[in-house]
Formats: sequence, structure tokens, C-alpha cells
Amino acid sequence: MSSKNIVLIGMPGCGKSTVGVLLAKRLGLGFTDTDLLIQQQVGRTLQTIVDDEGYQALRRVEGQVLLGLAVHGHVISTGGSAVYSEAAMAHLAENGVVVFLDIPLEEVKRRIGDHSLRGISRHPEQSLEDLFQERLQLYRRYGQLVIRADLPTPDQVCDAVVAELVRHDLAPAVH
Ligand SMILES: Nc1ncnc2c1ncn2[C@@H]1O[C@H](COP(=O)(O)OP(=O)(O)O)[C@@H](O)[C@H]1O
Ligand SMILES: O=C(O)C1=C[C@@H](OP(=O)(O)O)[C@@H](O)[C@H](O)C1
Ligand SMILES: [Mg+2]
Repeated sequence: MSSKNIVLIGMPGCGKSTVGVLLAKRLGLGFTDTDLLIQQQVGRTLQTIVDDEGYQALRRVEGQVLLGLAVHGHVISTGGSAVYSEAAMAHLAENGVVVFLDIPLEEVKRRIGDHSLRGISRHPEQSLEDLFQERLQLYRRYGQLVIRADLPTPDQVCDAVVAELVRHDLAPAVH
């Protein structure tokens, strides 16, 4: 069980990256942020990929990077668009418990501010509201555990994830 990954999914700004690293420290696991892996492998920022080649190119490269991921005993913070690749999500679920960090649309807006600079993978004319509804179905489909993540601090979200893992007997033993 200790070699299983914990895979965080959810909207941009829900705390996958911020909470992920706290969770890894708390549980004595490694940490992988797949956005950073993509940037390293492609040699460009995510926003540049979207600007140069479009949002679907980012989804394609994200799917490939996720499919090639072979870590064990890590917290994996995915990008918000990871759920567009069914194959990648199946791969992540093979050796991991997938946790959906759920925050309402208003909190997404508060947290991501000017989202035009965040490299969000969406059609240029798709509203954030529409994207939120489209994504919600996907996050619910793939999330084995769902955590209300609009808590005041990242530490509280980390506590809530640990409690839910323990409740389902999925928490790795901390040594
Ligand atoms: N309770 C909370 N949990 C996580 N992040 C929070 C919380 N409250 C405020 N934030 C802020 O929201 C942002 C979350 O961003 P990030 O961790 O990059 O999310 P993601 O990786 O899901 O896009 C950070 O700026 C963080 O400081
Ligand atoms: O939701 C999205 O479309 C995206 C979210 C980003 O990651 P975060 O969810 O960590 O912000 C990053 O993967 C990429 O720019 C696309
Ligand atoms: Mg992130």
C-alpha cells in the first residue's frame, strides 16, 4: 500500500500544487507536479504552449506526459486539464488513489484572479462558468475520494485529505 500514489485532480486554483506538497511531507511521500514535468520535457511554459499551438496541444502533451509517468509512493499534483485524457486517468488510477479537491466556481474565480496568464486549457470563447460545468462531470467521474477544499487554509485541506484517506483505510503508513 505504501507504494501507491495519491493523485490530486480539480479545477485550477483548487490547491493541487499547494496542498500536494504539504500532503507529501505529512505522509512521508515523494512529490510530483505534472505541470512542471511538462514544462521540463517540452522546454516551454504551459502558457507558451497554449499561445503557440493552442489549448488542444497542451491537452495532448499533458496526456502523453501522464501516460509516461512511472512514480510510486508520490503525491501527484496534476494540471486541471488532466481529466481530458481517459487513458492517462486510467494509468494514474492503476497505481494510485485519485482525490478530487472540490471548490465552487466563485472560489475558483477568487483564487486564480486573472486566469488569462495561467495557461488554462480551454477554447478561447469558452467561459469559465461553462468550463467549470464541463470539468465537474469529469472530476466526479475520476475522483475516488472527494474533498471540500474551500477551507480557510491549505493545511486544513491537507488535514481533510488525510482524514478521508484514513477513513477509507488508504493512508500510507508514516514512519
Ligand atoms: N485553503 C486553501 N487551499 C489551497 N490553496 C489555497 C487555499 N486558500 C487559498 N489558497 C491559494 O489558492 C491558490 C491555489 O493554487 P494552486 O495550489 O496552484 O492550485 P492548483 O495547483 O490546483 O491550480 C494558491 O495561491 C493558494 O495560496
Ligand atoms: O486547468 C487547466 O486547463 C490547466 C491548469 C494548469 O494547472 P493547475 O490546475 O495546477 O493550475 C496547467 O495544467 C495548465 O495550464 C492547464
Ligand atoms: Mg498546480
